[in-house]
Amino acid sequence: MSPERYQRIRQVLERRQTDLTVCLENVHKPHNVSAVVRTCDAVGIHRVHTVWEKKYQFRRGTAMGSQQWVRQTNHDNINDAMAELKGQGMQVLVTHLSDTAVDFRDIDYTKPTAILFGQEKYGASDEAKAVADHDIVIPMMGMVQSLNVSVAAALVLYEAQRQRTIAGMYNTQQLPEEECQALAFQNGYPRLYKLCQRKGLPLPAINAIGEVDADESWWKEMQITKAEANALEAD
Ligand SMILES: C[S@@+](CC[C@H](N)C(=O)[O-])C[C@H]1O[C@@H](n2cnc3c(N)ncnc32)[C@H](O)[C@@H]1O
Repeated sequence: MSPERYQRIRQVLERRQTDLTVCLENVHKPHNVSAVVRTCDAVGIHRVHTVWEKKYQFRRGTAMGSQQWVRQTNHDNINDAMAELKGQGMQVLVTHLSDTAVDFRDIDYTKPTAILFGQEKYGASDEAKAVADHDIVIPMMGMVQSLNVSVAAALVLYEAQRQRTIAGMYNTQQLPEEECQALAFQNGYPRLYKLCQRKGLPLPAINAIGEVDADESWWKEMQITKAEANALEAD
C-alpha cells in the first residue's frame, strides 16, 4: 500500500472509539444493517454487536456488507450480549418509543456507552429493556410513530460523536497498537492477509511507511517474495 494510504488508514484507526458501541437486536434487513454499520464507521465505532434469534440467523456473516473496517461480535442471545456489554463497564441505552424514555440528547455519551437498536417491526425486546440503564427516545412530532432504524442510529450516533469531539476523545488513540496493525494489514494487503490466514501464520507488523515488516523466515513460510507480494496486491 502507498505511504499516503497507510497514513489515511492510521488516521482513521487512531480515532476509533473502543468504548462506544452499538448492539443490533434482530435488525435483519441487510440494507438497514449495512446503513447502521456505515454510520458506525463514520462516527469512529470499532465494534458492533449483533444478536439474531433463530429465524434471522441466516444473516450471520453476510449482513455486514462491505464494511470491513468495523469489527463484529455476534451473540447467541440478548442476555449474553447485555452481560458482555455491562461486564465491560458500559452504560446500556435502549432506543425505545416510550413515554418514560429520556430524550436522546440528554445523555452523556462521553461515558463508555452501548446503544441498542431494535427489530424493524417489533422494536427492542423486554429482556433488553429490563437491563438497560436508560431508555432513550428521539422525539417524534409527526403522524408516523417511529423512524427507520438506520435513521434513528445516525441521529443518536452523531450526538455521541458531537459530545466526544467536544471532549477531545478523538485526539487520543484508544485502539491497541496490535489491533491497528492487524486492521491495517488486513485491509491494506487483503490478498496477502488471506494467504497468511490460510497458512496459519502470525500477522506481520507494518512499518511507518506502510510496508510489510516481516523477517526472512516469515516470507519463506509464506512461500512468496516481497516483489511477488507487491505484484499480487497491485493486480
Ligand atoms: C421502526 S422502529 C420499531 C418500532 C416498534 N413498533 C417499536 O415500538 O419499537 C425500529 C427501531 O428503530 C429505533 N427507533 C426508531 N424510531 C425511534 C425513535 N423515535 N426513538 C428511539 N428509537 C427509535 C429503535 O431502535 C427501534 O427499535
